[in-house]
Amino acid sequence: MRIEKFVSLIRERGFEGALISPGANFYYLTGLNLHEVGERPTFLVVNADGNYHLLAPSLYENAIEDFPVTFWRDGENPYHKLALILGELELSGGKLLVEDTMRADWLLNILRTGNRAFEPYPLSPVMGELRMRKEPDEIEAMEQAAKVVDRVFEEVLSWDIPGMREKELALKIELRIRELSDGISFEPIVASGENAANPHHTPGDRRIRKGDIVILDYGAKVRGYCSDITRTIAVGQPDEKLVEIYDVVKEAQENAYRAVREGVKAKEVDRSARETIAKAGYGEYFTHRTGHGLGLEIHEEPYISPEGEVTLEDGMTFTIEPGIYIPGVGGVRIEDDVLVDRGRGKRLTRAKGELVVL
Ligand SMILES: CSCC[C@H](N)C(=O)N1CCC[C@H]1C(=O)O
Repeated sequence: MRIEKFVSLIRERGFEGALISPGANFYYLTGLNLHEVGERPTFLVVNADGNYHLLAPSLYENAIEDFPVTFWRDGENPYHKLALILGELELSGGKLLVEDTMRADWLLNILRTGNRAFEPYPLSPVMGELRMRKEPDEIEAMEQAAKVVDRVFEEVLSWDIPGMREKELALKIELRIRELSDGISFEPIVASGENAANPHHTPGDRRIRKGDIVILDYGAKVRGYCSDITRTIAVGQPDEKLVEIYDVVKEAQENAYRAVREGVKAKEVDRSARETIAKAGYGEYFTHRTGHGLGLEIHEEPYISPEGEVTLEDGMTFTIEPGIYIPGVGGVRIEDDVLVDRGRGKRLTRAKGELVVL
């Protein structure tokens, strides 16, 4: 079904076919979740006539059913087999969409094995168009993933956090997510004290102590679909400045959420958060985009950034996560997952957004 939609789109855009390696696009089109193919070349080949074929390592012989497939064994040259498949699907030349994240050695081997005649184009713009409008079963999985992170936040508030190392708290969060869902959508961020000034801080040995502000950013996966939440909490009464910053970020997040409407461009939502923060005098400390699309990948279209030209539609899902980061002091970020539903934004994550002081 999804392959058929994809085929119509590639035909409409004037491409002869596509060459897709494992990842979110591969899973979206095939429903096959091939665990850790690693360095073993694996490809889905699709042509504009609607024919498709898989080339996979023989390790997956018992995992792939009801799908046209050729297997190759360790020791064989998969690229010769791929050349035959490309020939059969009449894809030895012309404009071919190629998975953006395909390993460079795979692509070089394909081009070297007699397939120099095709012109490669990035797959992501075409797939992005399909994937950013979620179907009901995808939304349902995302709702479940959002419920998991809400629940984990509730539980975190009951843990004995003062004295814990950032990486201990991150591990506890990760374990709980794994217990409640199919896995984590990315490695949790726990950033305490002045480390909270780094939006992508790697949790380290710092012990969380009284007076700290702590950014918690984590996500769960359900049937491949991600959630992503950030809450900033305080351990003991934080500095007045941080409380002021918290209120500004909260207002920016709320304003951006209210700006979500069908027909509005993603950049308008970004502008709403950005202007709120700039008016409060913290514009230079909001150093990233307001949000990103969310689905099979943690970052995908539509990006909620100053350049976001995508016009929002029902079924689109993305984060709204403004932040203020002050070097040497700390930072605040508040993030929710949002669905465009019946023309308006609907929060999928619903954990308490007010500042919690433990
Ligand atoms: C994939 S790790 C980061 C997850 C986080 N929720 C996130 O997406 N961001 C944190 C800072 C901004 C934003 C980002 O665009 O990276």
